[in-house]
Amino acid sequence: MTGRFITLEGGEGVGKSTQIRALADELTVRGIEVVVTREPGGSEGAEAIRELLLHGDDDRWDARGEALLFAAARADHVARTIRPALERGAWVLCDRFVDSTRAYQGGGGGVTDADILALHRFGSQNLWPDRTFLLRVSPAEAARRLAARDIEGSDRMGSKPDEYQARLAARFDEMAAAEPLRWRVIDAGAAAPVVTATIVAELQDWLS
Ligand SMILES: Nc1ncnc2c1ncn2[C@@H]1O[C@H](COP(=O)(O)OP(=O)(O)OP(=O)(O)O)[C@@H](O)[C@H]1O
Ligand SMILES: Cc1cn([C@H]2C[C@H](O)[C@@H](COP(=O)(O)O)O2)c(=O)[nH]c1=O
Repeated sequence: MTGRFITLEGGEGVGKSTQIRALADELTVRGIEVVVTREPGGSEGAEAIRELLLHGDDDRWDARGEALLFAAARADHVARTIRPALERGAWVLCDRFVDSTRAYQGGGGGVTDADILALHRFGSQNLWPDRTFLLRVSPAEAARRLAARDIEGSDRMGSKPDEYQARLAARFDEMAAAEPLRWRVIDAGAAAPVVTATIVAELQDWLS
């Protein structure tokens, strides 16, 4: 595969979608074919599973059920959207990927990393991002941004309790520290264009 697979990770409201859009613009003006996608979703089947995951009562699924559904959605997304794009040389920018399952259903929900990785090997044939950006902001800043954005309330996954959010944030930090060649930790508390410039600087090795 000749393209590049880049993922953005982090908690709710840290600015992943905002940065993916800005990064896509930055890469497009450099003549790169960019595919912007997201999880859960990014293919017809995966978008249908997204509906199951994000709507309904808090206890609609337990963490194991969620892990299976996210893995099934990802299998379809990888097979139908991500791999074909990478094979034709596009850069794929994905809003969340398997590291979100490791943080949310793993760190937050208690599913073991070994089980999540086994599902990933089977479902997505062990496809891993080439680079992953962890966007970090303080919980207070994330809460401010979400309050401004989600005036009508959050979805099922966004309504998890604070201690769940704290466990998943710790898990993201742990994963980034364990694999520094793949991860880049970004201070996303600055103004959006400053954050975009930081991310682009972290891609210079592929751009020059
Ligand atoms: N650097 C920034 N400074 C201030 N506000 C920001 C910044 N980046 C994004 N925002 C705003 O914060 C809100 C959340 O941003 P965004 O939707 O991009 O986050 P996200 O990480 O994709 O969230 P989620 O995981 O919940 O989908 C939006 O209203 C967005 O306009
Ligand atoms: C991929 C993935 C996502 N989640 C959670 C994280 C968020 O709460 C939602 C997705 O909503 P977004 O506004 O589109 O970011 O789903 C998860 O728990 N596990 C995963 O693998």
